[in-house]
Amino acid sequence: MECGLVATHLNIQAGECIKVKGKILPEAKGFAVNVGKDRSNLVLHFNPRFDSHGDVNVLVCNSMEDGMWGTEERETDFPFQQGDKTEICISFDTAELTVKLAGDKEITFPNRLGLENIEYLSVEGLLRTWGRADA
Ligand SMILES: CCCO[C@@H]1O[C@H](CO)[C@@H](O[C@@H]2O[C@H](CO)[C@H](O)[C@H](OCc3cn(Cc4ccccc4)nn3)[C@H]2O)[C@H](O)[C@H]1NC(C)=O
Repeated sequence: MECGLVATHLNIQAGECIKVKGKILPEAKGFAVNVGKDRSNLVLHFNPRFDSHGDVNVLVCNSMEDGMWGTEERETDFPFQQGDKTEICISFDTAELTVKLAGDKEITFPNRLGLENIEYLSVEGLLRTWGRADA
């Protein structure tokens, strides 16, 4: 069930970026940023985990196609702290997505769905979330 920020009909084109800023809940077990066509077709599920699903301080990324999860990719270089403010910037082209993180870190993830635009954004586990597309 979605209970955080949800935005649809965004029509964000390749080359634009989506900036998501928010404060991580102090007791958060994790948070998630999802972008794609709709809630069942995600080109990126970006899920930093502080302590959930058996993962501690691991960034889990995945895609979802027609409601079915793809293969996870995991990153242990983990620039997030519970209770901190955070900002991520997601840009993409038809081949891959790039997520710029704090401290000039960035991760890439394949555009497995080949999406040419992003219509859907949802964010869970952040307080005072603010998301917008930068030109
Ligand atoms: C080894 C066999 C079992 O594998 C486990 O299977 C679990 C169920 O599929 C995997 O967990 C799922 O991983 C997905 C990504 O691959 C998603 O992260 C699934 O969560 C979806 C989700 C929950 N939420 C709620 C939420 C609320 C507040 C903060 C963050 C999320 N939003 N989206 C999450 O339940 C979990 O990552 C996976 N673990 C491994 C090591 O593969």
